[in-house]
Amino acid sequence: MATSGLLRRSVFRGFSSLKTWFRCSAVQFSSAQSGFFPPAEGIMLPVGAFHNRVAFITGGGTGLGRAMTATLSQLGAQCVIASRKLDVLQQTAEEISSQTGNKVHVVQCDVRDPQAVSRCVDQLESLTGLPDVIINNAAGNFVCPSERLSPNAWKSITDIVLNGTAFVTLELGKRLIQSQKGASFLAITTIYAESGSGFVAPSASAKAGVEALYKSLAAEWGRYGHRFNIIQPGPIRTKGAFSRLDPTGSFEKAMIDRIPVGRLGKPVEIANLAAYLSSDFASWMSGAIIRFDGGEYVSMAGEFNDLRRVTPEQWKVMEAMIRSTKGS
Ligand SMILES: CC/C=C\C/C=C\C/C=C\C/C=C\C=C\C(=O)SCCNC(=O)CCNC(=O)[C@H](O)C(C)(C)COP(=O)(O)OP(=O)(O)OC[C@H]1O[C@@H](n2cnc3c(N)ncnc32)[C@H](O)[C@@H]1OP(=O)(O)O
Ligand SMILES: NC(=O)C1=CN([C@@H]2O[C@H](COP(=O)(O)OP(=O)(O)OC[C@H]3O[C@@H](n4cnc5c(N)ncnc54)[C@H](OP(=O)(O)O)[C@@H]3O)[C@@H](O)[C@H]2O)C=CC1
Repeated sequence: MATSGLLRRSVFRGFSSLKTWFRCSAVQFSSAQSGFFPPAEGIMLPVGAFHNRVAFITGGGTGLGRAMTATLSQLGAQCVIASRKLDVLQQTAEEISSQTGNKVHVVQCDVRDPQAVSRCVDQLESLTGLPDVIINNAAGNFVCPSERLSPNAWKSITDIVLNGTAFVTLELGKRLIQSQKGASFLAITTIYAESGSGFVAPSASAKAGVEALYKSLAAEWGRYGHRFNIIQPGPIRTKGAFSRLDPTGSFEKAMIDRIPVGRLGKPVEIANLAAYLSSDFASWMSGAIIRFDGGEYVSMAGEFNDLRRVTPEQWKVMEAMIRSTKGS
């Protein structure tokens, strides 16, 4: 009796301090973990893996698209990058070509306009012939409470992300089918394509649509030699994404704290994965959705994951409390 009373008292004291601790604590549990997971900055595939291959990358002038273009070019591909800003494309193309010795072509194109996409593919065909690799990476996004979205704000994002991807994929797909040429298609979506997310509803809806399109075509167009895969990146610092999704910079720390790997991704890391998925080494891979996020998605999903904050001392108290319920 005396022992059980003591235990209850000590458990109670522990429990109150635990509650206080949970209320007050802002302890980081992940940033120190990044030391376990240093990014490998080199190129993964063997040199020449894309020799004699043509890769078409939308949004290839900036951010992740630029990193994917640089990696494919380094691996021997002739790349063609397309987006709205010709000057940005030209500068990227010159910089990458001068580093890799492989030509990077540019084509100005607004993917929201199906006629522009058709003209872009005409130009692509005359520059390099039809591509072996297509990466649908172009996107638009900004954080905004949904009640503040105008119809045109909704349309602007969904037109770039879903319609743009569909126009590029259908235009190239039809021409590839006509010329009986196989190809690898890759789309860059996001982890919240699966869960949905407040404050980015147009992007979430459009990215979910892209995933449905790619899964559908993976089933339908295998017979034409086409593979379709998807990467869902977690946060990777780019000017385009961070300036529109964390304009004040105040959310970044909280975001890193919930990533089990303890850091943001690096552009070269997604570039290596994209190169692998687009290469012959992945020729048995189609209809796959690869979540690439340092564990962020599962970390946000599990309702008990906050218990990572509980110290070994606090576990002793909690365990004693749980065990004391035996028979009750
Ligand atoms: C808690 C989170 C913490 C941290 C986040 C940090 C990191 C990221 C982590 C994860 C990222 C996950 C997913 C990322 C997905 C991405 O896609 S990131 C890539 C982002 N890159 C881009 O968006 C580049 C291209 N974007 C653009 O060109 C523009 O931003 C555009 C608005 C999308 C399109 O430009 P355009 O010139 O065509 O359009 P506008 O005419 O300017 O606007 C069209 C209508 O939209 C309305 N609008 C524009 N901006 C806003 C805004 N900020 N809020 C509300 N409404 C907006 C604009 O008013 C127009 O509507 P209208 O006035 O009715 O005509
Ligand atoms: N960085 C991150 O943390 C994450 C990124 N992603 C995804 O990764 C991809 C790359 O994003 P990121 O590199 O970060 O951002 P960027 O803003 O750098 O890239 C977006 C690209 O899309 C192009 N683009 C936008 N609108 C159009 C249009 N109408 N027609 C043609 N091209 C267009 C832009 O070029 P231009 O302005 O010249 O048209 C730009 O090069 C996107 O699909 C994004 O959704 C997903 C999850 C996380």
